[in-house]
Amino acid sequence: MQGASGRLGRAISELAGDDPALSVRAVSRDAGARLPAADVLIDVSVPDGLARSLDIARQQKLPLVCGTTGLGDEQIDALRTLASEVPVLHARNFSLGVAALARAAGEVARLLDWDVEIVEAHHRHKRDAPSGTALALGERIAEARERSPEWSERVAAPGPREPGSIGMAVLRGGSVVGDHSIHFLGEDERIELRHQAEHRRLFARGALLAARRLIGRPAAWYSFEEVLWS
Ligand SMILES: NC(=O)C1=CN([C@@H]2O[C@H](COP(=O)(O)OP(=O)(O)OC[C@H]3O[C@@H](n4cnc5c(N)ncnc54)[C@H](OP(=O)(O)O)[C@@H]3O)[C@@H](O)[C@H]2O)C=CC1
Ligand SMILES: O=C(O)C1=N[C@H](C(=O)O)C[C@H](O)C1
Repeated sequence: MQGASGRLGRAISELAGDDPALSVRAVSRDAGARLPAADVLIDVSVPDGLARSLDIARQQKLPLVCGTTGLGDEQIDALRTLASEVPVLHARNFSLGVAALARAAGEVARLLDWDVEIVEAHHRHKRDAPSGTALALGERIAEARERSPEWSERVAAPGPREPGSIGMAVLRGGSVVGDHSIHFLGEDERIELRHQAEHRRLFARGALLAARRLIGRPAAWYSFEEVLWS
């Protein structure tokens, strides 16, 4: 695993420690691109760590589960390129609840052309904003409406609402594990879909599930939903 010393990495190691069939080895930052024998590589680090994970997965022909957020377009392209050689799964959220929320949000967005605003809150240490999950939910809504994603930063954008844009608002502070609310705002009525992560081990559970289910699959690009429900 790359990012083993981080908050999520530690939660994954702790959970894996309860299962005698699993052993987690940390990729050291000084170890170059070699990893002790493994069945799958998990990356929960920072965008700068991705290149090393790509090298390791490519050289050792390992399935790659990437949970790191804040990746740039070129990094996503590089992950997609790797998927022609090994199985690759990039999940910006390993929660089963968020996976279900994304489906529900797509369905509401298809049925109702209402304004959409997404509000997310995370702990004070989080580096990227908006969260990967908020962006993924926004993409799902845009896709359901057959539009390109177009965000606006509600907090810093006074004046009338830009029609069709999806507002993103970000809160940072305390120890919030992860909170996402999607507001669908119509005439005289509104819907709020909300997910609250209560403990980081829920992401660890999802990451280990994804890792287990990726082993033995053919090289391809996989979504978290796909390995969960198809
Ligand atoms: N998909 C999901 O469900 C979830 C995804 N995440 C994402 O996972 C990532 C990690 O989150 P979190 O654990 O909170 O973050 P932390 O800051 O706690 O951990 C970051 C990890 O990355 C390592 N790291 C830092 N710089 C580099 C580098 N240049 N190369 C390689 N490794 C590096 C750190 O090592 P060191 O200790 O040596 O600095 C540490 O192990 C984030 O992108 C976050 O958004 C988080 C929760 C859920
Ligand atoms: O950094 C975090 O903590 C989290 N990051 C992910 C994101 O950016 O969406 C998932 C989760 O919300 C926690």
